[in-house]
Amino acid sequence: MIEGLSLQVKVKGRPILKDVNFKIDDKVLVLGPNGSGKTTLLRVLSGLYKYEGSVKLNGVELRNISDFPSFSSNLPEVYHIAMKTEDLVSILSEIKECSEDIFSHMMNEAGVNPTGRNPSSLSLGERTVVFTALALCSKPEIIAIDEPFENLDKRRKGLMKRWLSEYGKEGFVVTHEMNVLKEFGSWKAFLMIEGRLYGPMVVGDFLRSKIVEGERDGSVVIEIAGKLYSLIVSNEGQEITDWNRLYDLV
Ligand SMILES: Nc1ncnc2c1ncn2[C@@H]1O[C@H](COP(=O)(O)OP(=O)(O)OP(=O)(O)O)[C@@H](O)[C@H]1O
Repeated sequence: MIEGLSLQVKVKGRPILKDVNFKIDDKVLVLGPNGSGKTTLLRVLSGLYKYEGSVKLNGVELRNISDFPSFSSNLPEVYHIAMKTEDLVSILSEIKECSEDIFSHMMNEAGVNPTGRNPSSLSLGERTVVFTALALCSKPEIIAIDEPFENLDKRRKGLMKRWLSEYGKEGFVVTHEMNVLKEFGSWKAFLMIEGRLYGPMVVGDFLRSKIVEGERDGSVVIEIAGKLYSLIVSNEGQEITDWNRLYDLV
């Protein structure tokens, strides 16, 4: 169980997450435009940012946890503990039971050979594959995965979808890629907009939704630039085809 209550984060004095609340016990997507705070939420869960309010992993306040081996993230900043990928796998196999066999099987499936390479020296798509496999090779219970489809071709996007379905019992998967959403129709998604988290709503319902002005009963109501909008299943309103065009729609 992952719970956030009145979670607030300031970076260099600027509020980035504002009164964020959630309670999840399965895997959910986090969607939203650039700069809305999605990665910040994952950084908080990874213990990289201080926060106000509360975040609990399995009932224990995150700021009181020094080691949580069943949590994994693919954020690159978590993997500055070694230069070469095989050394990272070896360290992870000691500290959180990453299986070297699972990692090399994942590399074979993805057709990526990172041996002898620092993940940061890989191509952008290879890097996405390697950091996400590093996060998942320990079969974590809780995952915090950032943009796992970024720079991947169609085959590897399909493979990534399978990995994300197979690994991790609960957690957040951040993506801004609308074209993969139909593959996650039965998952739930939160929306992050201007540092506020909305939802969750079922991805399939979200894909059928349009955005209209004002507050509508029974819908997810979001605030954009100080005005309220609702997500409703309807013929009226604007279809959201690209999160980064949200501000063009309203
Ligand atoms: N270390 C930092 N210093 C200054 N500003 C920061 C820092 N980290 C994050 N921010 C700011 O916080 C806001 C939220 O950033 P975040 O990376 O969480 O957004 P995001 O929703 O993941 O965006 P994207 O989809 O573009 O990755 C942005 O305006 C970003 O510039």
